[in-house]
Amino acid sequence: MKFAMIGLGKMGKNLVKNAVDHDIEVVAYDLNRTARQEMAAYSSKITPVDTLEQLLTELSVNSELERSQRIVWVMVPAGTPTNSTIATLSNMLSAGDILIDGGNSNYKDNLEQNKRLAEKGIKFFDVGTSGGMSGARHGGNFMIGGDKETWPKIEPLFEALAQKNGYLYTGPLGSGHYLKMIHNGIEYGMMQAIAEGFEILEASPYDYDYEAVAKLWNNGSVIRSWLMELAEEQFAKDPKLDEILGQVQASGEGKWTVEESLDLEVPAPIIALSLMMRNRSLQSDTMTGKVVAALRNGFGGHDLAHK
Ligand SMILES: O=C(CO)[C@H](O)[C@H](O)COP(=O)(O)O
Repeated sequence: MKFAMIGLGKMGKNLVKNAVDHDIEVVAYDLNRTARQEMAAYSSKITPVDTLEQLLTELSVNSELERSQRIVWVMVPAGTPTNSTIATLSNMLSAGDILIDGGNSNYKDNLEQNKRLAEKGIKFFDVGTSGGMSGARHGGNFMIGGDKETWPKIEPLFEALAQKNGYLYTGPLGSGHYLKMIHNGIEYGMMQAIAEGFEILEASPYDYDYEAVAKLWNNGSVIRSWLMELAEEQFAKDPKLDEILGQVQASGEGKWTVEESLDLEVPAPIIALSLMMRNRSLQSDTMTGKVVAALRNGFGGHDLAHK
């Protein structure tokens, strides 16, 4: 199997390495030359290319797939970079080609983009990707929306890249990123709850060792989780998180989840308040903010602000 990856950043490069470890050939493109070179050095199964034109040509070489079934995965930052890449590709791909948006796009953008892509017969999949960089490298988690008839053609790719039971065909286009949006809303709420617990501990009359507490909770407790493991790691590095500011940016997905809950008139107070607490964190430094910042940094995003 062979596919092209556009975007060799934190997620893209790890997905590429994961793919070649599963004997999948990858044509790799990034605007950054060093990123392309790093990929070329990793494996002979990776063909780095300098342009999108070259990418499409290479994809057709020695591929067991017909030219009309090229698979192109876009893994660049959500928003303008993804949207403009998809707009460019919509003029370059042909009927039958498969285009995957694996970033954190708004599902509404994908529905809009699909109008043009579907007209041209390009099969578009919106894929929510979770599990952070370690998941991308060693077994990720994928929520996949798109054309049901085309899905079996790309299922082997996701079977290879995902951890066991770590991928799901979720339905028509839009359903992948919709599900990821809700996943990320839940993620906001879970991180906030963990952080608030530590803030109460910090104000308590007891002098807890937070690394030890997180470790304890990771061993058999109801709240054991990857997020709690990240808390344990972060407290191991900085026992009271004194070295960082409790400021947490947001990429938009929490906001979209809250907007969706408002549109559907479904109460989602925890997620809504978690989003607002992130906004508040940018205004003042708190223990809660420090914990969420440390946790969020632990799975690959938003650089820590240091004092
Ligand atoms: O998809 C993710 C993990 O599941 C990303 O971390 C996503 O960016 C989360 O949003 P934010 O950056 O606002 O925390």
